[in-house]
Amino acid sequence: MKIERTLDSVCNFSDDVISGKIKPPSSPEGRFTQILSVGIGGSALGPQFVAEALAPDNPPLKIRFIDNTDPAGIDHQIAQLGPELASTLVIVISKSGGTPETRNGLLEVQKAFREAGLNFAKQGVAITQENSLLDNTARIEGWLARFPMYDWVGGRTSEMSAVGLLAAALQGIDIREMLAGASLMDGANRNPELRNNPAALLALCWYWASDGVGSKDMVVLPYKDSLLLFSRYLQQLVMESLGKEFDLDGNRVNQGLTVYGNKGSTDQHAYIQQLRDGVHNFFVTFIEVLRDRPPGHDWELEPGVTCGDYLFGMLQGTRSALYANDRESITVTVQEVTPRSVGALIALYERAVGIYASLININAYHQPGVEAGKKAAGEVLALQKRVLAVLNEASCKEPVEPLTVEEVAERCHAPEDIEMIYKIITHMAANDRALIAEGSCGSPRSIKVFLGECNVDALYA
Ligand SMILES: O=P(O)(O)OC[C@H]1O[C@H](O)[C@H](O)[C@@H](O)[C@@H]1O
Repeated sequence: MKIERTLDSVCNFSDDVISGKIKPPSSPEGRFTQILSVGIGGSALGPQFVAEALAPDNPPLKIRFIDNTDPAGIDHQIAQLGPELASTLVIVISKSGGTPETRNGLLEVQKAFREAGLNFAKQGVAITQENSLLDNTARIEGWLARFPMYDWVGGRTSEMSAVGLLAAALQGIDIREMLAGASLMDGANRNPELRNNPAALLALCWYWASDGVGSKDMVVLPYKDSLLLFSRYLQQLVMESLGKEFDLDGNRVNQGLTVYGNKGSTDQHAYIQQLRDGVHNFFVTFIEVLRDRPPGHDWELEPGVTCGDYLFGMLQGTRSALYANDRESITVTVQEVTPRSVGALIALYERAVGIYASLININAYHQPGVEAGKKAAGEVLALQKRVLAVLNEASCKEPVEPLTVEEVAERCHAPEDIEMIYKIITHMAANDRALIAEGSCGSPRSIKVFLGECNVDALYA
């Protein structure tokens, strides 16, 4: 029920946006023309892959992404939108609703809206779990729409939820076809007979190729430009799911499967030399697409040979050349790149990951390692606040007292963190938030640092 209701509301909302029934308040165009999707990890990779794979040449709304807390990257996206910010639908996606990168992206975009004199709430959409920080913010600020994400849907398997479907529908992609493809694949993967169960076969191939311990890397090579981001999408799906320290019985296993790749035949002119002749630490997955281009557009650029025949020849040739040198490969063949086949591909790999995880007895659906990195990042920012307080105190003296890195570390009572303190100081200096009085950032012992301005309020905070 909930799923159907969400799907209907995604379809109705996107129909209304595309038809102009729902419109931005102050755009001369009178309708939304752009999507700015703010999210990271599972809240970005699926929508990015699907946009690249399936968006038509002239979509009703074009899409851009903010998937990082890189200020220059964010500025670039906003600058590229230019005056079209007024007709941009901002979709903020976060299952937890509290991911710092996504929150920062939102705050930066809201600032850009304020500076352009636009009302963000009338152009903002949230996709998140009910009652998350993001959900509450969107509700209190009265955003244009909110769509739910359910607890039982993991971020990296959320492409077929509102997370992936809303942006896809707004780009004019037939999302019911994507779901139909996923559903067909789901049906096929319920077959208890192994040889007729595609996901089980795929998982067994991975097991066989990597000795069940990830001893070989998975190189994913779609021979189709529109599938370029499939390997990046799979990188999260596979590595975040399977890269685990402990198995389900608590044994230390350090499992995983490394995924990389871009596309063929492009990569044949890059690293495939090593795959053919170098260290044998991988297996390849070719994604073969039979239909070269839409009907009626083909022509022979040499007698009897089309451009697509070359692509076909490159795939088959590479496959044979690798095989001749004992390099294993899997080939996944689809008829053409359509919403249905892309839905099926996503469902295939989601299920293969689940089956492989049970073969190696690990939990595919948590990510404790990511949490460790986030915690450490929080500690760095807390240390930075202490560094700032120490520098401020010294910079408020008359005369100003420039400090060495060692002195800062001592006054922070963190001599063991001296390397991190040096990193913090160089970062602040590069961004004009600290001034180097003496020495150069390249040689840590030489520098003496102070703040350009004394913040008297902070002294007594
Ligand atoms: O959707 P969110 O809650 O913002 O999470 C975004 C991403 O960040 C986390 O750190 C996880 O490692 C990912 O699996 C997740 O997709």
